[in-house]
Amino acid sequence: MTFASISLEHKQQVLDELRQIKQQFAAKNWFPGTSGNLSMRVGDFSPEEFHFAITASGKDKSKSTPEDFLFVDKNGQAVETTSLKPSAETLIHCEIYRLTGCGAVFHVHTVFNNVISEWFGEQGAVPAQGIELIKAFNIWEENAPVSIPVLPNFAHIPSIAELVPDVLDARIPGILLRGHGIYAWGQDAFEAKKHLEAFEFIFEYLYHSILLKNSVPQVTLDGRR
Ligand SMILES: CSC[C@@H](O)[C@@H](O)C(=O)COP(=O)(O)O
Ligand SMILES: [Zn+2]
Repeated sequence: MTFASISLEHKQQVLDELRQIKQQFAAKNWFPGTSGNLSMRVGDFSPEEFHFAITASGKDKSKSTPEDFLFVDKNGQAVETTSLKPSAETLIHCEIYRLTGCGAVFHVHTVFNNVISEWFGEQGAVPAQGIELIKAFNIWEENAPVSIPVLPNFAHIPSIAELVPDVLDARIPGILLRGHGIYAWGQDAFEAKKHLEAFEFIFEYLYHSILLKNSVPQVTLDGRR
């Protein structure tokens, strides 16, 4: 499906939805210091050809302007004449779309996702179990263990994108970059937002739980320390 054959109405709907999500995430302070990027696919998907709208690079994402988004192709190249630059991390979005065929990819930097990615960075994955929000990933087994991949945060983005196929787990719609932030995705914006919120809940839970375990003396069943 060529970009030109996608209806203007559909493109406008996607931009409106992205703008709304951007405002909602900004209200949570999820774009500190211009960080973060959001994208949504337009038109049909095939690994050989797809297009998506993505945030322009370096903008204050808590503001809404007519120059917040542009459309790119599967290689992250702008498909319309524009002075806007796509997000510096567009290639990671490209790789996630190519491998999953998903409909939306959201990336945010939070203190919790940064601290947790660093804590588990060396082991390459964040283990989580026994947290109800794991069900937001459509994992319904009793007490299911999950493992959220963590990639190194190379300055050279293509080197990060190259590693995505090695760690992508079809059951887990997210990847952490160590000391950087999370990429979460879903079949549409609703699902990508649900997944992102679940990841952030899990990271906040783990942060507090690790802190508690390391600070409170363990009490035995008979009350002795
Ligand atoms: C200014 S800190 C954040 C950036 O280095 C980057 O990680 C980021 O998420 C935003 O980059 P952007 O090019 O605006 O999409
Ligand atoms: Zn980033």
